[in-house]
Amino acid sequence: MAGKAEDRNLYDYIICGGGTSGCVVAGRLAENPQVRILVIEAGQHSKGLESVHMAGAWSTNFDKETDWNIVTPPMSGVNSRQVKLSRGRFLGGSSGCNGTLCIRGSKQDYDDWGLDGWSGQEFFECMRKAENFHSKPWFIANDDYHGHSGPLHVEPHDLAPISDLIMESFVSQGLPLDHDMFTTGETPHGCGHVPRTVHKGIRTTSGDFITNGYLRSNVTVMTDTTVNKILLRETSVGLKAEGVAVITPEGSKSVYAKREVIVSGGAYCSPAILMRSGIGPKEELSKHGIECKVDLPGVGQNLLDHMIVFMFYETEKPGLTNDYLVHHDDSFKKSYALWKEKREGFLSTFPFGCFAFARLDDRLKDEPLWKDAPREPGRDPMGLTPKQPNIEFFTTECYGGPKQYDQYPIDHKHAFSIIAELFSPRSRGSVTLSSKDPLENPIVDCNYLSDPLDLLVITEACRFANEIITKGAGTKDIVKGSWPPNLTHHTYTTREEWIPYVQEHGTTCYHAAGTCAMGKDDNPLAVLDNKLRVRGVSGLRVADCSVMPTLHGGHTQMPAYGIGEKCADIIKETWVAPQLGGLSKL
Ligand SMILES: Cc1cc2nc3c(=O)[nH]c(=O)nc-3n(C[C@H](O)[C@H](O)[C@H](O)COP(=O)(O)OP(=O)(O)OC[C@H]3O[C@@H](n4cnc5c(N)ncnc54)[C@H](O)[C@@H]3O)c2cc1C
Repeated sequence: MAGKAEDRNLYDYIICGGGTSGCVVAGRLAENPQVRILVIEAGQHSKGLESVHMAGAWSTNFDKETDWNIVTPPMSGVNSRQVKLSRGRFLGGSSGCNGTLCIRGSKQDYDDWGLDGWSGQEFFECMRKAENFHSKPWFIANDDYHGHSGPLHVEPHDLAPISDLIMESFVSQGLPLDHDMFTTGETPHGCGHVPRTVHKGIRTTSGDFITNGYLRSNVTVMTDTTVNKILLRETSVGLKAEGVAVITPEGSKSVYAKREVIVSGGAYCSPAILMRSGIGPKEELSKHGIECKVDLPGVGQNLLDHMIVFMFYETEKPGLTNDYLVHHDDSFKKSYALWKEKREGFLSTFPFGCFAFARLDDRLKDEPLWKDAPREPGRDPMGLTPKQPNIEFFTTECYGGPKQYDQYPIDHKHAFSIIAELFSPRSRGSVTLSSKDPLENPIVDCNYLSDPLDLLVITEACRFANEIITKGAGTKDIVKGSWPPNLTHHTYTTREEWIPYVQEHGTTCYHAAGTCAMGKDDNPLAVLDNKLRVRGVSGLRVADCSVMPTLHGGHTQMPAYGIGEKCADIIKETWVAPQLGGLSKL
């Protein structure tokens, strides 16, 4: 253990990665003033990053030092394309560059994990705890589900006219309106409004759990510092995590933890940190000359993501989409000035519009692959009960998306999109090391669409989405055609027509999960137990989206917040009551 000279490098808890879950763990543990916490973040502090606070600037965080800049290898399921997998690399992590959507999934998603302490009922409480919800007069909130005392400010989004029309189309195509369904997770087939992590024109991030109103003297934040590996010591009762080897701008050093080390590097970087520390699949470690200390074959396996497919349409009717606020003439300059002056306007929020969940039972029932696929009683071939949606639709209120979408409708043209998202994917990818150099990114292979059922469901989702836009009551008369105009998807009628489109356009929803999964004792691929403890090592937990054994039917930021809350609660259970004077029980 650290000697006297290293006392200033000695903390109670060290958190590796100041991202979405990591900052929540830090902020909650720090509520006890006796605890000293160190947060180590590879990127910079986010307080001066306008691109983080101004939600509309999300994409300007990418392709530079504020992004991990991970790119997949060519993947056979998507025409051997490579996909860019951006992740926030600054304090707050991906919560500072995401689409701000709060879609929690359904309770059944978490019940399906089958892990003590993680039932849907319990986990929804964790997500609620993080939240401070601010409703709007027009929004019909289900107040039983919203929190009002967490650091995470959340509010509903005022729709652009195009979204009101798409909502009308959703309803006319059999998806009834339930305003707050993305908070309750109780409606698997319907449309509604998605609350956002934006308030008064400013994005809230997990960084807010340890900065601004929650800045505490017992939390030290070390930015621009990369975690190399966890320092493990052999003790009489087995391996124990005693500290962390880091690379700072001044050079390498070690920091030590009296109690625990928590790895929160996200689903790509947490398995890499474990593997560099000698925890992971033995064969994989030996390829890089890393001594295997704990042979855990599940580390980096089971990579899950939600694939999405954008479909853009052109409308000639002015004033429906928001392109005029960002793509026409000098409108971007004006929108920026408005945000700077009043924290209002296009850039004060994220240009996603309205949303829907759908079950596809009726649409798929005659497909041979669906009919003949094996299934558990009460479940469909994707493993879902009728209470869980197969897919989500979301929409954009102007043209835009990941950087491959660069056909901007300048010249006073207008475009919007509907996006299909596949839930409960069966394809699994992996994270492996490219080398043992901590400054090199891991190899992330999403392996999209390697399972034919995934292709079946997502292509049917696209067919349904296209019907909603081209036949739905609100939009059928305003669609000129596909955007850009050289595309013809607005004319597609069969599912088969969508197959090449999906293979060419399918991309990430940025929902990486599963690579350090929790699981029961008899699961050989379980990396963690239900208390987030790394198997075979004491004093070491993982807390971020990598711990999810399967993906929920939603978006991953609310679970990331919930996992942070849950981790802090679990750790607090190891303390004796503060009023009894201490922390000492472990
Ligand atoms: C572009 C984008 C859009 C998204 N949109 C949405 C959305 O609208 N709604 C939604 O619910 N979800 C969305 N997501 C997903 C969601 O934001 C993430 O799943 C979630 O924030 C991940 O949380 P995490 O704690 O697992 O990881 P992260 O928040 O990524 O945190 C990991 C942190 O660890 C740091 N780190 C990693 N390795 C090291 C190391 N070796 N040393 C030190 N630090 C390290 C990283 O820099 C980062 O700060 C989006 C994500 C992205 C990227």
